[in-house]
Amino acid sequence: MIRLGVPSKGRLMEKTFDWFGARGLSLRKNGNDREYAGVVEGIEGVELALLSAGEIPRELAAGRLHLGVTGSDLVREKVAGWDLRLRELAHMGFGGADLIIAVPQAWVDVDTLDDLDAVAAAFRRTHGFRLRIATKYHRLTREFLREHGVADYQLVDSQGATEGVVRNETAEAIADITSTGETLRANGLKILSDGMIHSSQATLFKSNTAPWSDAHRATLDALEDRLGL
Ligand SMILES: Nc1ncnc2c1ncn2[C@@H]1O[C@H](COP(=O)(O)OP(=O)(O)OP(=O)(O)O)[C@@H](O)[C@H]1O
Ligand SMILES: O=P(O)(O)OC[C@H]1O[C@H](OP(=O)(O)OP(=O)(O)O)[C@H](O)[C@@H]1O
Repeated sequence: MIRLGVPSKGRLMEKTFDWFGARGLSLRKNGNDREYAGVVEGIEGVELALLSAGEIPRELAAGRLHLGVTGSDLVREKVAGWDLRLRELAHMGFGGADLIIAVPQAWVDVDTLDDLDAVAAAFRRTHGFRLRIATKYHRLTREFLREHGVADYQLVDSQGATEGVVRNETAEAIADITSTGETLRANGLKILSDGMIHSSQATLFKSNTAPWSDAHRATLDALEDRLGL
């Protein structure tokens, strides 16, 4: 059997079910709503695992899933060198969100990463510690800032309600997901004009490290046919 992992709850789960449904494959949970196993109808040889969207990248990289649906941001964040271990089979056109760098609206002279870099250097001289950027996306934020020459900062971990940290004075800036921008506005934050780290959407991934027998490959060919890939 090919193991297909999909998000176990919320919008991502429902839209994933709809996406496969529109292509003639019916995904559903087994038994009651609390059970995290499921079935795929419309094709032989595919079994369904319902997992947290945040766990699917690691399961794919470890080869415990052959295929998986999750946000492209989560794969890039959680799997070092993801593109060696996984391959994108389809961008699914939902679950869109942008990972961005935002600073206080009150910083009227700060619009770009260069401005942030200048502020960061001044901040360190004034305060004796580095400007703090709060995020749960440590890998992506570090890589992005390194590529853009911003060095004088420290990351602080924030696993939720990240937009609140500036008001609460536990960080000066954030790197977080936004879709409508409402949460940023409500918390007095603005996106840097060149502060887009990654534009994410739900994506169907294939694991290169999972065991791909001839039978698995034949099933994958049939599945790709059905999905129009
Ligand atoms: N408005 C949004 N807010 C947060 N994430 C969003 C939004 N829109 C799309 N996403 C995407 O949804 C995915 C995160 O989904 P979800 O929060 O269900 O995952 P999770 O981290 O596994 O959650 P949990 O830890 O609560 O199980 C990410 O890929 C993210 O980019
Ligand atoms: O741009 P917007 O439409 O306002 O959406 C963005 C917000 O939604 C997400 O939070 P979520 O409630 O999913 O949980 P989180 O705080 O755990 O990330 C995200 O982290 C932002 O806080």
